[in-house]
Amino acid sequence: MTKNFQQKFLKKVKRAIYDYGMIENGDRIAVGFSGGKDSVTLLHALHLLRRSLPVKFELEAVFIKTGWPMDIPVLEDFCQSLNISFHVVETEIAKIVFEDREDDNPCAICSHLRRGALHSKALELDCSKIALGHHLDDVMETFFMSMIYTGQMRVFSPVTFLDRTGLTMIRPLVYHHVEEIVSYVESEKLPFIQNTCPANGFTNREVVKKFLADMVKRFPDFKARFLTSLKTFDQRHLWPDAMSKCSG
Ligand SMILES: Nc1ncnc2c1ncn2[C@@H]1O[C@H](COP(=O)(O)OP(=O)(O)OP(=O)(O)O)[C@@H](O)[C@H]1O
Repeated sequence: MTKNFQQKFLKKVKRAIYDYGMIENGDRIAVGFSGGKDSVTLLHALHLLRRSLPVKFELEAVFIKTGWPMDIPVLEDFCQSLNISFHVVETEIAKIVFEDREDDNPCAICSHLRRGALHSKALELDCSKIALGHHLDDVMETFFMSMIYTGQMRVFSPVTFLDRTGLTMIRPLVYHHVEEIVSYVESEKLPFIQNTCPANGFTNREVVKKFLADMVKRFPDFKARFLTSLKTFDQRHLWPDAMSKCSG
């Protein structure tokens, strides 16, 4: 049962990797490793896929320390058990976000600073790719947050090339529902740490999470249909550019 689930899970990761050409022979990949369920799953899955994918690639785990208390030795031991180097980047992100700036949108600044630190470390480690643990629920949340809070229809892509750094971001878990990730963590008995940020659970994202949970209750195929609609999206079914740009 566990083996079957693992095979099924990895097959879906492989499909995302193939569909979007995420990994090439000789890649050195920095895995954004926050120690949460998503990135622990990502690191474990990529580690296992090194045996079955026809391409050879190397993994480096990078943990950006934001300043909240975290059980780092648990993460270090996990990486050691997989024989993957574990890198800790010290930052003052928590202090900048909550003490110095006291901004209305701490999550956006925190995310921006974490991303910057991750990119710099990846370049220092001579990696050309960064793998992130975003899954389908993250895709949907981001899509609706963008629409609801900024009036834009946009979402991150499974693969993004960044001109300024030459780095490519890959998201091999984009086909997975969060429930599949939770089951994977349980069945593989993976260690993970809790997010100790004080804003966790009180963000705009939580509002959208609740909205999506309600939609899934009413329409059980909602996530699968959303994914299909993203993959088969046809620009012609949206409105053409209006002559004037003011909203209705
Ligand atoms: N502190 C960090 N250090 C390294 N990578 C990070 C860090 N925070 C986030 N990431 C990367 O960015 C991805 C998305 O970040 P997000 O803040 O949405 O995390 P999350 O959904 O809570 O995921 P996780 O369960 O992995 O913590 C993570 O899966 C991870 O790959």
